[in-house]
Amino acid sequence: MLQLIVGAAIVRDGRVLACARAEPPELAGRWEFPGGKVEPGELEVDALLREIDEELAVKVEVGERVGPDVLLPHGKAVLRVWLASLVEGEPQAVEHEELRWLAAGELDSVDWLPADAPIVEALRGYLVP
Ligand SMILES: Nc1nc2c([nH]c(=O)n2[C@H]2C[C@H](O)[C@@H](COP(=O)(O)OP(=O)(O)OP(=O)(O)O)O2)c(=O)[nH]1
Repeated sequence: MLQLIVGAAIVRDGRVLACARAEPPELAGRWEFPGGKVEPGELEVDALLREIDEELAVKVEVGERVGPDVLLPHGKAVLRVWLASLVEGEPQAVEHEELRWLAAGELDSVDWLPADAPIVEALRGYLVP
């Protein structure tokens, strides 16, 4: 069975929130969309809201899907990302090394996890230049 990893592309004022992983060591410093694994019996969007609360201490409203489902390099999980907007709180790096708000022209300034590339491309049109 494929594990589903859900992520949120949180956009505010035309910039997306990118998060640098703090762990594990082999992924530390690589950038991602906040989110994580859907637990057994959990609905996808519920998992996303839970992970966002745990990782950033904020509440978001989940919008449309962005980008394709991406099979992770090890072939055992799929990454699925939604657009989201903040409804409560200011994101805190509870579990991440660093947070940054990126405009379209800044997307390439961080080292995204490889699986994120097609999703990052699909996001460009939603962001300010
Ligand atoms: N959250 C997130 N994970 C990503 C992205 N791109 C990507 O390849 N991944 C990978 C990294 C990890 O191998 C996996 C997510 O696992 P995770 O460790 O964040 O999941 P989790 O929060 O549920 O953590 P755990 O319970 O396993 O500790 O997906 C992304 O944009 N966001």
